[in-house]
Amino acid sequence: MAGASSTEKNKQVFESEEDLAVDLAEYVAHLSDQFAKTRGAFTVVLSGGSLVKSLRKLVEPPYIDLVDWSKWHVFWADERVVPKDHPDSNYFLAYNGFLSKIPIPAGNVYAINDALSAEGAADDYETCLKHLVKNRTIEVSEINGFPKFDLMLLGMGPDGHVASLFHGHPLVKENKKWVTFIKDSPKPPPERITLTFPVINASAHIALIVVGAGKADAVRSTLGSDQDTDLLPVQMVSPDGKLNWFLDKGAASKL
Ligand SMILES: O=C1O[C@H](COP(=O)(O)O)[C@@H](O)[C@H](O)[C@H]1O
Repeated sequence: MAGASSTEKNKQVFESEEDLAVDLAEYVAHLSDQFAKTRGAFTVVLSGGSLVKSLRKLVEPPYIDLVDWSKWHVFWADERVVPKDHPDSNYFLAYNGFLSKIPIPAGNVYAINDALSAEGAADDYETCLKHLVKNRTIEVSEINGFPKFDLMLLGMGPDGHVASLFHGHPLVKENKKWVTFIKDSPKPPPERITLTFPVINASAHIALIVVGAGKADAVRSTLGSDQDTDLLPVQMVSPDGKLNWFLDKGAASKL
């Protein structure tokens, strides 16, 4: 129950996914404007799955013309260890549904290296993030030194997983690495890399976008009044910055 009231304030329930997508575009565009003006860059972390579809209003007028895309730097919360043109690739999904439709400089899109093993790709991505922290493209948390992204757009699976952090898996407890890998993901494909919870929770803003009645149980476990002590990964999302929930009626149907 602790923290329920502050979460309550940041939870929006929309009649439809269409309404959610409209509001999400306004929210992202507003933050983009704010960060572009205050620090000349906007670091955005994408997830895979259904999230990308919910970003579709951003690539339509008025936002396509209003957003300063040159300030965007795009990252992934997680990626599957498959070639970039594979249907399971989160990059592939984001490219087709979003990135190919915006005038973002190609060098500002930080995809995972698909030529490497899971271990190698995780190390390589962490090295990339360290370089970008050093040159101040990515901010750093004053609290713990982890990279502090301006906005992290997280989806959630019906089982309550976020990024590639799954319930009961030891990776949810990783507290040193920035990026790690999994070779036994319960959801296929089995090999993935993922940001860790300290990085997720260092974010300045997190939006959790959850659509569909199939996710209502995990939403209830997180936002409902009878909280369990065996936390789902989504319940471990607790940023130093602001957390905003975007739910459709189905996802909120058990609250
Ligand atoms: O496997 C993954 O699943 C989650 C949730 O996907 P969704 O299709 O149920 O929204 C996603 O956020 C993550 O990035 C992805 O790799």
